[in-house]
Amino acid sequence: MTTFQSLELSKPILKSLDIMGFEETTPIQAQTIPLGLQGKDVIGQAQTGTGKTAAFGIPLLEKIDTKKKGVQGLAIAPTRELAIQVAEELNRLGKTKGVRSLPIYGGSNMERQIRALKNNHIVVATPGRLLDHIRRKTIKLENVHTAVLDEADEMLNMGFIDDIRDILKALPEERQTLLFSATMPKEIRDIATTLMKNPEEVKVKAKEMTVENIEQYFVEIPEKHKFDTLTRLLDIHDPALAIVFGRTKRRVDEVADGLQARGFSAEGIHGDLTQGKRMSVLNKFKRGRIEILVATDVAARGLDISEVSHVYNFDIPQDPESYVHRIGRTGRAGRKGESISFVTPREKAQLNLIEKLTKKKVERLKVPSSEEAQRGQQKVAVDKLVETIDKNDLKHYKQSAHELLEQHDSVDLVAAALKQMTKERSEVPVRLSSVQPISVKNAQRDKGKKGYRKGGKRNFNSKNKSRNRNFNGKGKRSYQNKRSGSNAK
Ligand SMILES: Nc1ncnc2c1ncn2[C@@H]1O[C@H](COP(=O)(O)OP(=O)(O)OP(=O)(O)O)[C@@H](O)[C@H]1O
Ligand SMILES: [Mg+2]
Repeated sequence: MTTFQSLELSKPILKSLDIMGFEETTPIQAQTIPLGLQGKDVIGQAQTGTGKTAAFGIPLLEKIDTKKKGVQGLAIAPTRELAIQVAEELNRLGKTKGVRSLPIYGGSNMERQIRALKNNHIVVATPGRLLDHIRRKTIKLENVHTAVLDEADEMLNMGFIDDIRDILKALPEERQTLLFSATMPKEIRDIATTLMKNPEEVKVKAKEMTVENIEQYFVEIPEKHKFDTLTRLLDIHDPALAIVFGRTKRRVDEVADGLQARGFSAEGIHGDLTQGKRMSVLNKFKRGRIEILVATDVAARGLDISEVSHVYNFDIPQDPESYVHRIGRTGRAGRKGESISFVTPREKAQLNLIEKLTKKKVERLKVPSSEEAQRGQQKVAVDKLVETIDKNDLKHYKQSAHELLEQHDSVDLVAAALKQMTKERSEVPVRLSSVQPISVKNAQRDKGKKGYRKGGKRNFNSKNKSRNRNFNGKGKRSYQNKRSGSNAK
């Protein structure tokens, strides 16, 4: 166990860590913070949800001189929501020291960003908007001594590499560069090293690439049964919060509409929505006002929403790295999570590729019948009923209960209460547009053509007011904290 005290951090940073409730370092933090503090270039790879943000954030913040004005540190993230989330974490970590971090991203007011730039020490940006500022000369980067690429492999894939090169060219030669991600394909690592000076590579040794606390399952089903299977699984799992990943924007819209039609609290998020809409959907999800977020890969990377208990791959992802990031939206900071991937018979080879990358066998789950789904719903009601008895707050109901028992059979009464509490799911038929199955051959052909993903600039996270809900309200956040309840199958 390594404490933050033993890393020779400054008093204000230690104070912020204490306020945030961080007690011990995570392994990637223990291994990379000292290197970062020595000014070394670092490539850091560690599983999802293991605190990479603070691993690069702490050295970055330590190097900021708050007496100087202007931008001294730069972090780049692939999506808008992630840029916002990283800036928030940096603002929390840097609060006591007085370091201010500003997210800048497309879709928000350029003029306002330009004014705000003057009063911030660190900028967290998406590549496109940052390049806009560089080209219009509305950002001064000559005093930037530290650059971070969060989700480095994503940023260096074919879709972003030229932008990143252009951005790095606008920075002083003499700088420290930090690259972090949960995945780092060799081809990308080779590109990365050309942008860095003798980087130290830190790969947190783990048997598997995905975290152990995510139970990983797949169901094998024909395309046409996917939607009904999803709703059954949702009824059985009763997730606290769930993310359902779909392959395309249209697919996401259709699945979100279908879930709403069947009475689920769901909304979709993808790159075609306005920035305002994206933020509002994500914020509603974080506050638990919607329970199911249906998303494209725009939500696959970096997002940290602790209550996400289940991830469903409604469509198996095209590349295995994406699988690692998608399922990593659950099981964060030591909590438990579950992932369920839908695999059509022709997509089995794709699942094998994923298992090869992650070095982990994905367990088969039986496709649940509608009776099992109904029993699942009833179990949710039973659990609620038992929980209510445990709370021992029934004084005002007992008189009515006695009266009812005089007139009715006790089993009938309990059954009626359960029926009332069970969400009887409407069986509105939902038909989705057809899609091509993913085949390994297609996936590899696309990879050859366009790099790791279908090019495309994607953007995505914001204030997580509910993030401490699982920390006993005390604020001390032990990294090993396990989530409790709400995770039952
Ligand atoms: N030392 C720590 N102790 C307790 N909680 C921590 C610690 N470090 C980070 N956390 C919390 O763990 C969660 C996950 O951290 P973070 O988002 O940095 O993970 P990550 O490794 O970047 O994951 P991803 O690969 O998905 O981006 C956050 O809520 C963060 O505040
Ligand atoms: Mg991260």
